Amino acid sequence: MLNSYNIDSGYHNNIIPPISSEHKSDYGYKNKKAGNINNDVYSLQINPKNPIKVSVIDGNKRGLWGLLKSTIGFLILVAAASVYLEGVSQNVQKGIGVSNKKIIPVENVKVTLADVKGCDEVKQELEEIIDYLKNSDKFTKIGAKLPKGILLSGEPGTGKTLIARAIAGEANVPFLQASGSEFEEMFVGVGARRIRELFQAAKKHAPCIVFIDEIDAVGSKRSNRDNSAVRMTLNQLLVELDGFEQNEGIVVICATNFPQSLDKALVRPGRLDKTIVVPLPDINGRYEILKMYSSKIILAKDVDLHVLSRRTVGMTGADLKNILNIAAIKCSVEGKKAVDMNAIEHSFDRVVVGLQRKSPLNDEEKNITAYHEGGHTLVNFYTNGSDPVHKATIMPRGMSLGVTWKIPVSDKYSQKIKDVQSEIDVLMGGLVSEEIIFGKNNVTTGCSSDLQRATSIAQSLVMNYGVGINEDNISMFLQDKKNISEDMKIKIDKSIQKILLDSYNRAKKVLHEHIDELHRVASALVEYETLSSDEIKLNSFLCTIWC
Ligand SMILES: Nc1ncnc2c1ncn2[C@@H]1O[C@H](COP(=O)(O)OP(=O)(O)OP(=O)(O)O)[C@@H](O)[C@H]1O
Ligand SMILES: [Zn+2]
Repeated sequence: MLNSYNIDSGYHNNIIPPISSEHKSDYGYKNKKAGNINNDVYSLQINPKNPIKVSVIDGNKRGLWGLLKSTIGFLILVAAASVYLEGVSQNVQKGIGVSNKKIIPVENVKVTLADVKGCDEVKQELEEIIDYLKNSDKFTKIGAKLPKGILLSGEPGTGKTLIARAIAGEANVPFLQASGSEFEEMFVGVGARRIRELFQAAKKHAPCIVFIDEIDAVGSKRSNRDNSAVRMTLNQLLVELDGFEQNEGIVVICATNFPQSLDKALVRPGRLDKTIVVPLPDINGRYEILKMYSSKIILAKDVDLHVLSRRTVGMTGADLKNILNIAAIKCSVEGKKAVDMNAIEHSFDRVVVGLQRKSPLNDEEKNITAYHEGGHTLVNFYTNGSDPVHKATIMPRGMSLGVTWKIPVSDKYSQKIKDVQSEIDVLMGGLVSEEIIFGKNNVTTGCSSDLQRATSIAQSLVMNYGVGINEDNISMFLQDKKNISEDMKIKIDKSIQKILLDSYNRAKKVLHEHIDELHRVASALVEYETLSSDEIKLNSFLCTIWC
């Protein structure tokens, strides 16, 4: 998936600004800095700022009682000061700001992979790591080296922390948790010291999992350049990652919502050498998540989780848990005996308003997106020279509504002109499909980024590779490209238009010829949201032959 690229890189859904952390907390998301994992966390933190309150004595009311009160007050003050000073002195002995790491001993890591729903591919990828932590001998005997570190990347609330913890639960090893933001310190050296302490503790508890959430806080390219304290912290982290052998039984798991911002040094082999993308759950995943969390509440008979999972495209596990929780709170307040669909509708609306960025697609949008992506997919399928489709989805990702992922068959150093033209055909597939199914006037603005890309490829074909060159316009190659005459621009435009129109017509021909398959692929996309390459084949040409 990492090597794949998408056709619909900018299928814009303009209404969706990025999620803000305020919104998250409004709707009951975890507050990471509050360390909400559970009550059985052993915190090594020593807090010097004990909030001890001392009452102020009113000077006008002094008497014996006043004297007694002031003496008690004084004694409390002395006690408070000594507790404070002791904290400070312990801190000074250990170095300013002892790490906030939390060590969850084996017996308290109660989560297993069975508690993580809706990301089976991720779970499969983790199996060998778990096996390694359980039986490291088996691997070290034959000299196999497993990844030292794993980077979990994905949107907030997709369950990265939960997964990391579940790995510890499965392997039955302790879990050391820290957050990248704890290492961001004003004082040079403090963050680095905390990293050192974290790894010292890890060595003591090995085999174990070290989990660093929000790794971008220390590992991003930008902060690395700008801030010497952060740079030191990152360097220390690199030193620590280099400083233990793969067979010491420590697996470092880092999580981020911004994988692209990470410093390359951190993700190179021997450090965080495996990246796992934690995706948004698909319809089946959402159903599983809803089923698991609703088993802990009393549901009224009118609640249909299948309907709810269909309506929640693009939501994370945390969102779904939240919907049920808000509904349960509402019903408790109203004195109801069970959580009914009405309360769920209400909480769904609240969560959607909070999300803004990714309001789930309604049925009409789903259908249009499915035909759009289906169009790309089928044209790709029947067009020689284009890379095979890896998967197609109508689940919103970032700014795009749907995506068709393609994997280049091999690294391409040179491409045939014919193959580049096929790319344009595939880009046209989305638009053409919408036109055929919904009519020319109902094509959505989502096609504009496809057309932009198609145009820029066509432009490059003409200007750089001489496609469409004839006696009429050959002289453009003799002109300074930055200073092309108006007359020549018109001729170039004509060549570009011809390339685009030819592609459009080829895409149209393919989709008309395979219209039944288009319907099948689109309805499969509506139903399953994501189709793998095999499922696409099954829904297209195999069905034509066998069904
Ligand atoms: N796939 C899932 N299966 C079950 N529960 C989930 C899943 N995804 C999220 N949750 C629930 O949502 C909560 C929050 O998820 P978690 O903190 O693991 O997400 P995250 O990806 O680490 O988010 P962030 O990037 O904000 O740290 C989890 O504790 C869990 O209760
Ligand atoms: Zn498209």
